[in-house]
Amino acid sequence: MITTKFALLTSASGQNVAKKAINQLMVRQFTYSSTRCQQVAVQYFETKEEARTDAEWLNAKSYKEIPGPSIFELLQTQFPGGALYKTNIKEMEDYFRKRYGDILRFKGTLGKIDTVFTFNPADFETVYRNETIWPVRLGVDSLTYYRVNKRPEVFHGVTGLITSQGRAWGDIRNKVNPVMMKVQNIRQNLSAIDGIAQEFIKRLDSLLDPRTGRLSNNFSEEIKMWAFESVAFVALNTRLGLMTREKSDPMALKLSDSLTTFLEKSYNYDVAPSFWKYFETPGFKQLIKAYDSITEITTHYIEKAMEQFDQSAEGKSVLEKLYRIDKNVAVVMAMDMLMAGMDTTSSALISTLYFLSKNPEKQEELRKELIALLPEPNMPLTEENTKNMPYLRGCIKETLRFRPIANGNFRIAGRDLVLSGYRVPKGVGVYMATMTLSNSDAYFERSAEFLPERWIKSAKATCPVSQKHNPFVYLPFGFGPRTCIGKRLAEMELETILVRILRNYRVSWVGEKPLEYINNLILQPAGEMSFKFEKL
Ligand code: HEM
Repeated sequence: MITTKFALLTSASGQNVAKKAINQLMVRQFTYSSTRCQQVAVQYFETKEEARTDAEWLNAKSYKEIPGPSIFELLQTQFPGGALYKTNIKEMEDYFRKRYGDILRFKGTLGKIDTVFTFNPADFETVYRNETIWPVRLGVDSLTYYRVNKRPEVFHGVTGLITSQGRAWGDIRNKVNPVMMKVQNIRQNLSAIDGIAQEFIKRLDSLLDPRTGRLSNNFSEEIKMWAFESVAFVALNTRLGLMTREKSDPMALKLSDSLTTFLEKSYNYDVAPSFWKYFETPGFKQLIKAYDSITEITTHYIEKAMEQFDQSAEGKSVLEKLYRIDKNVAVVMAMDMLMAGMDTTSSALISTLYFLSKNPEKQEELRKELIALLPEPNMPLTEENTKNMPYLRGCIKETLRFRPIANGNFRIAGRDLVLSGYRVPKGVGVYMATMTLSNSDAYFERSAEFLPERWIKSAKATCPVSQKHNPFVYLPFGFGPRTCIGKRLAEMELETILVRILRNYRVSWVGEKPLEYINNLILQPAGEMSFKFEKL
């Protein structure tokens, strides 16, 4: 019965039914969303503060005055025939910014809280500076639901960094920080990560057509497998063998497929308005199936890895160190690393190669640095020789300015805030649209040009643009206590693979069209990968 209703909503002939359903939902929503933000505040922020009576708060315009679409307008744009049907976050940002300006409010729909979108970096600073010790970033409700409601026997109430909030999140993060944020713990994996990068080069050599320099396989799939192999080595203390695909474990391939399904489907259920909180749709069931397979396969690998743990008190690998601190945290963290660490790093790598291909003079400048670093291309990467790579780091930073992994970041206001002159009560969601600003001349001079020099202190005298920028406009790994836990690993992986690729090949872009992106939960390169590789 419920499934039939949903089918009607999505068919063209069901438009009237859809309108009726939207109206019914709106009545429900108005009552729901008015109390929901307060409930969220109570749920996540334990501290109670006095009501603000300062001049800034008293003089600000009221929350209700923030412009924005009605629930009806929002839902109408998202359903078949609507202006934003099957579009992405960036298109949604642009569409509503054009209509309502640099701050706008979305009333909570279909089980979501109110969210304010802001394009003002002064607001970003206010949000981050007031985020309390347990910043709340919602986003993957479906995963929380899965871990809490569907598989409590696996997760034992420890739902992981991506999904948990408040004190529960703080408890996990306190255990994971000393392991994952300590440079030494991550850098000890350098030679293994470099080994994977060298295997990737061998695989690339074997897949390239020497006449055309083109790849017979899907390049983004190859890069994904590199990223997966690298993050899995740290998360599971296991080599999955994906660089020699034909010999790799079928379970590993199934795991990577399930991770891709998670990223593809999660946008529909966790970002776009969806009915899953009222009934499980067939697509939602597929997402749950993907979560099941991620859970089963990761657990299998962890159990295998445990057999190899040595008896030393501290433990050697990241997994072992976490396991000795807290078994449940180690299990869920391994899953979170895989879920957050495959497509992010692979997307950043493809984007960096693309910008270096489109800017051959920058690529040559980088190669000079790499040749000085590794006079022979097969020399190993070490702690010592990877210390000084300013141009490479500038190229990665500049890529993440152009094409960060996400369009923006999200927090729930941890206190009553004044944003762009409006009162925003504690408990309201705030989305900070950073990518639009980091691609604007108002915040980065000559923003449409790929200029790694803007990040290199020693290039100050010769750098064509000012190196000063508002730090809140450029935050590719987030900010504060909730910042990306995989930052150090991602940087090491990216640096290593870029050294190996660019020390071995000259890379160019032979496509007529620029690199395309799909923009769902994260921003991912898509479509034809028109790279050409010439062996040096
Ligand atoms: C270029 C690669 C990457 C980028 C640009 C990136 C970016 C981000 C951003 C923007 C956030 C949100 C931070 C915030 O809310 O302030 C985040 C969170 C997170 N990232 Fe990454 N990430 C990358 C790679 C990785 C990798 C390799 C891992 C796995 C080890 C990882 C694991 C996580 C986790 C678990 C969180 C949630 C942290 C928490 O809520 O406490 N990320 N990442």
